[in-house]
Amino acid sequence: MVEFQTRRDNITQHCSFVPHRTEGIVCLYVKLCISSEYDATRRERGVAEGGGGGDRDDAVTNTVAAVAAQLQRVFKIEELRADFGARICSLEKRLEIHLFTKCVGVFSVSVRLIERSRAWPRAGDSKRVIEIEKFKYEIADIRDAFLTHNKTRHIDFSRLRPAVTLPATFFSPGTVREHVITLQREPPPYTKYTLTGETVEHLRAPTFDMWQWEPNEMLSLIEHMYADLGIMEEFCISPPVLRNFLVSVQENYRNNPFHNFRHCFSVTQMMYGIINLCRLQDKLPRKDLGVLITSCVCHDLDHPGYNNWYQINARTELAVRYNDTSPLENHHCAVGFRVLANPECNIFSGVPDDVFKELRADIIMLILATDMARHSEIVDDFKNKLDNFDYGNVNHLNVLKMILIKACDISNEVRPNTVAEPWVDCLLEEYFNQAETEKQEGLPVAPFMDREKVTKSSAQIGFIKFVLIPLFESICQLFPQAEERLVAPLRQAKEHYEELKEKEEEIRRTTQGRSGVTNEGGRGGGDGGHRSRSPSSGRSEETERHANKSSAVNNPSQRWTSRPMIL
Ligand SMILES: Nc1nc2c(ncn2[C@@H]2O[C@H](COP(=O)(O)O)[C@@H](O)[C@H]2O)c(=O)[nH]1
Ligand SMILES: [Zn+2]
Repeated sequence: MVEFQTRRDNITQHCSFVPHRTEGIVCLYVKLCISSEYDATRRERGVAEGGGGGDRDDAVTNTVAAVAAQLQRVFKIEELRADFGARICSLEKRLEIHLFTKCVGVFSVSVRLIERSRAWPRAGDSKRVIEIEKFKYEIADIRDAFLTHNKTRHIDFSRLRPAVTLPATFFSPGTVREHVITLQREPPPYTKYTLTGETVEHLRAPTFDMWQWEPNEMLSLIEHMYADLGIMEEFCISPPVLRNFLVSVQENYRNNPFHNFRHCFSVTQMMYGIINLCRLQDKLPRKDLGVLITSCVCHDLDHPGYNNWYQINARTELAVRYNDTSPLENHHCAVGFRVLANPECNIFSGVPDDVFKELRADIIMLILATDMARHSEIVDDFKNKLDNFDYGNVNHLNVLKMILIKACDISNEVRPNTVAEPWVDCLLEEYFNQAETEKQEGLPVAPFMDREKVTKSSAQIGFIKFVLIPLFESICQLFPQAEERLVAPLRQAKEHYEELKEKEEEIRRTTQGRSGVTNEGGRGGGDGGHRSRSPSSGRSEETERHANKSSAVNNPSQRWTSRPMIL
């Protein structure tokens, strides 16, 4: 169907038709339609007939020309669409073959059964899986963008793109378009996967390997968590509504290297694992379990891949909207509640209003607690309550829930190394991407995000030592049974990265020996000791020295401040 309108003598001519290859016939039909409509409209409006013949011919000629142009465009688009679809299909087929043959025991794409034997992947396999995964997401994105183009059924979700820095004149409210978030695609045919006992058991463990599961499968695994914890029963959630909610959530995660739907799943699964490990079902009401799981599911919705410092320093729409106060976390939360505002996705539609208010307040509290700028504040509050922790005290429960979501959010290193390490690559990729944008835009660059200053080991050792171990140790004061599953792996991970650091330094020494370049501190390995000042950063020598002096690379406790870093 082609629709268009032309205006002449303040008369709007509407036209719509289904294009067909026989262009001439369509044009003739359109010409006749428009002629008679045009006459009728002019008569209605009392436009004098005299001399109108020329006008009418002009109008018809113009309109027919416009129709012909539209037709040409439509046919071209149709051809492109067909061609594009075929190419995407072929790419997907190649990808499936690649997955099938290369990723030994990792997973099969064509056999969409959730149950199969799952061999432990090697580190190299995990990396390849991530690469393939990214490729797949890209294809899906392109295809979706193409297929949904011009379809009004799909909601115009113009996301707040942080890369578009607002001009120095600051922010004009008129430039913000309100977003309506709803189910962006038809929910896939409802497939109820049957989980084996083995999968159900594995899912409860903090060692769960989230890299082995496809997006649809992850949806089913989350559904299982809702059912298993009695959350569906508690809130009277019907399975299709839960599925719609989760599909919509999935749609509203972007394909960032780190902050993507797999991260959302990973955090949710860790929460499920900790709930089981610490037997929280026996200590917390089911309502709270629902709050914990739903907050994890929504906690990074529509994350743009640029952190709060970027948002604030670049004065993005989000920073302005939320007055520099946890702009991202506020946004994640708002997107979550917009998803829930769609009746098809509202998993809380069955609860009374007063309960909904409590759920909403709790979910907001938990998602906002994931801002690492508030890390010390929340951990200190929790530690102060540990000596006489009271499950009957609402303030104690609140801080416990905040600590739990925070811990799950940053828990990758609790998992086996083969599962955890690829996440560091993903995080660094996202950091480096941000740092490059910041350099291009002349914004301050955090040393721990700068590819010339950070290494995998430097990123992890300090984080594990100063952030993760103290946090998980405090949790284990309340749940000593979790120590072996949560804290012991962190100590092992620290040792692993300390060994890696030695290797990195060895490589750096060797490389420097060969090239004769000296480089104290900073990044080791691979770059020949080269640490240049970004020509586009526009930063002064003094600022650069200040950045290098900062030990934030190695001591993340200096990193988590409540204010953005202004170098
Ligand atoms: N150096 C590391 N930083 C990490 C790691 N895991 C998480 N993080 C940082 O914490 C925040 C978590 O908040 P999120 O809600 O944005 O996910 C994240 O952005 C990282 O900055 C880690 O393993 N190493
Ligand atoms: Zn997160």
